[in-house]
Amino acid sequence: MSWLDRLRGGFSKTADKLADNLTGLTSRAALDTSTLDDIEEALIASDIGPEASHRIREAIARQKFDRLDERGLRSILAEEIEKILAPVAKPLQVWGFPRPHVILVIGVNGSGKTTTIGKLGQWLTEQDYGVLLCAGDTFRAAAIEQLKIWGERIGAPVISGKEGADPAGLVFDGVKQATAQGIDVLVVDTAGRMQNKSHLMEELSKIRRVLGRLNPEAPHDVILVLDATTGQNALNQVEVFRQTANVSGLIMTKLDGTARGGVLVAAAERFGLPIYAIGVGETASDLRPFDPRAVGRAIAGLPPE
Ligand SMILES: Nc1nc2c(ncn2[C@@H]2O[C@H](COP(=O)(O)OP(=O)(O)OP(=O)(O)O)[C@@H](O)[C@H]2O)c(=O)[nH]1
Repeated sequence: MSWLDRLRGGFSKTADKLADNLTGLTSRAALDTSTLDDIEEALIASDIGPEASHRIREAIARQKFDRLDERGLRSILAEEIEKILAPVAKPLQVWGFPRPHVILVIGVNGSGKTTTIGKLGQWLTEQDYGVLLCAGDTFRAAAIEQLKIWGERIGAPVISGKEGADPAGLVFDGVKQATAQGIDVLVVDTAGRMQNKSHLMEELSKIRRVLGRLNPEAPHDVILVLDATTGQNALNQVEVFRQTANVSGLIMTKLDGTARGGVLVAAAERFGLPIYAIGVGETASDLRPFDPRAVGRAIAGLPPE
C-alpha cells in the first residue's frame, strides 16, 4: 500500500463519519441556516473540533450558494480544511549553529515517541545530516534498548546511560559528543510521565538549564508527539505539554489504520503550532511531510489528485 493510501486509511474514520452525517443535507431545497447548522454539527461529530467546524460553516455561508450538490460540498470542505492546515504545515528545519541542532522529543508513553525518533533520524540521515540519538528516557530500560535498536536500524549512533541515570547529564554528554564529532543534529528521547506534571516540568527544565550552559539557543526544537488514535485526548495533551514544555511543533503519529485523523484539523485551528511531519506506519520510512491538500481531500472524501 502506498503511503498516500495509508494516509487515506488514517482519515477514513473521520471521512466516513462525516459522509454519514452529511447524507441527505445536500438534497435539501435550500442552503439555509438549519442546513448550515447541520453541516457544522456533522463536522464537529467528525473530530474536527468546534472552532474549525464553525470556521468552515462560515466559509460556506459566505459563498451564498442557493443549493450545493454533494460534490460541491466536498470540494468546499476540502478547500476550507486545506486553508486551516496550510499555515501550520512547516517541515522541520535544521538551523542551529553552532551545531548540534538539539531536538527534544516529548509525549506520553506509547504515543510513538521512540518510533518517531527512529523515523526522524532516518529522514535527517537521508538529507545528509549527521545524527546522534540520545536515550534520555532513562526511566525504563526497555525504552533505552528500543532506541538502540532504532539506532542500529538507521545507522545512527546512540548515547545512553544506565536505567535511572540523570537525563540532563546524558543530554549534556550528548551535546559534547555531537560537538566533538561534528554531528549536526542531536535528537533526545524523554520520559513521558504526564501523570506527574511537576516531575516532568522539573526534569525538562533541568535539561534546559544544562543545555543552556552549552548553548543558550538549545533546545532548538521541542517536538510533541501525539497519537492520532486518541482523538480528544491528544488535544488535552497539547494543552498540558504546551504549558510545561514550551512546545515548538507537533508530529502526529499513527495516521494510518484506525486514527481519528480529524483531530489534526482541530489541533491546527486551536493551537496554531507547526506540524512538522506525520507518521503513517511503523517502519523507518513512514514519517512524511504534512500535506494539507492531501489531508483536506482525504477528510472530505475526494479522490487523491
Ligand atoms: N500504525 C502505526 N503505529 C505506530 C506509529 N508510530 C508508532 N507506532 C507504534 O506505536 C507503539 C508505541 O510506539 P513507541 O515508539 O514505543 O512509543 P513511545 O511513546 O516511545 O512509548 P514508550 O517507549 O512507552 O515511552 C509501537 O507499537 C509502535 O510501533 C505509526 O505511525 N503508525
